Amino acid sequence: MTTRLLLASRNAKKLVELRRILAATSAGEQVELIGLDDVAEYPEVPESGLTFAENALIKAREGAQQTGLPTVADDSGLAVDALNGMPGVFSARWSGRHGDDEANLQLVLDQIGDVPDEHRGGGFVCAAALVWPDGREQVVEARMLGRIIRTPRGRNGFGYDPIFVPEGYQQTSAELSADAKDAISHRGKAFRGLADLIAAELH
Ligand SMILES: O=P(O)(O)OP(=O)(O)OP(=O)(O)OC[C@H]1O[C@@H](n2cnc3c(O)ncnc32)[C@H](O)[C@@H]1O
Ligand SMILES: [Mg+2]
Repeated sequence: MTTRLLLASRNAKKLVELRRILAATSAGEQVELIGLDDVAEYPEVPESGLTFAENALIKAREGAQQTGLPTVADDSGLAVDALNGMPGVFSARWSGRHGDDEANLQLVLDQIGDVPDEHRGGGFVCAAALVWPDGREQVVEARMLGRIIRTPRGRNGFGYDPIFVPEGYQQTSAELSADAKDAISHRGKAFRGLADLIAAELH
C-alpha cells in the first residue's frame, strides 16, 4: 500500500527534479508523489525565514496542515562567497521579480563582474523538510560546491545553473544531463537523505 506524499513546491522545474530524485530512491516504491496541482489550492506562504531550513519547514508545515498529508518541501538557493553568501534565501527573487531566472543570474554576474577567477567560489544549498501529519518534522541539508563563471552556458536545469560549474567539472550544471546533475546536486543529496528517513518510517 503506497502513501501519498505531497511535494509542496510551486516551481515546476524543481518539481520535475524532486519527482525524479525521490522516484529513484527506496522511498520511491512506497510513496505516491503528488504536487500542489493535485490538492485543493491553498495560498502560498511567505518564506519569512532567514535560513533555508526555516523556509523549507514553513512550506512543509503549511502543506501538511492544509492537506493532512505527509509533506516535503525544498528551500534552496545559490550562496556566492564574494556576495557574503547571497543571494541565499533570496535567490528566487534576487532581481526583485520572483522566478525571473535570467534577471536573477544576470544581476549576480553584474555584481561580481570585477571579482577575479580565484575568488568566484560558491555553492548551491538545499534544505529538504518533511512534516508528518502528526507534527513530527525532519530536515536534511546538503550543498553542491563550485564556482560562478562569467558567461551563462547550457539549457538544462533551471535558475542559476547556467553560471555555475560544480567542483571537479568543466560543464555548468545547466550543461549536465538530468541524471548527472541529480547525482551531485544539493537537491539530490538532501532528498536522498530524507528518502532514507521516509523509507524507515513506511517500511
Ligand atoms: O519555494 P518553491 O515553491 O519551492 O519554489 P521557488 O522557485 O520559490 O524555490 P526557492 O524559494 O527554494 O528558491 C530557489 C531558487 O534558488 C535557485 N535554485 C535552487 N536550486 C537550484 C538549482 O538546482 N539550480 C539552479 N538554481 C537553483 C533558483 O533561482 C530558485 O528560484
Ligand atoms: Mg520559494
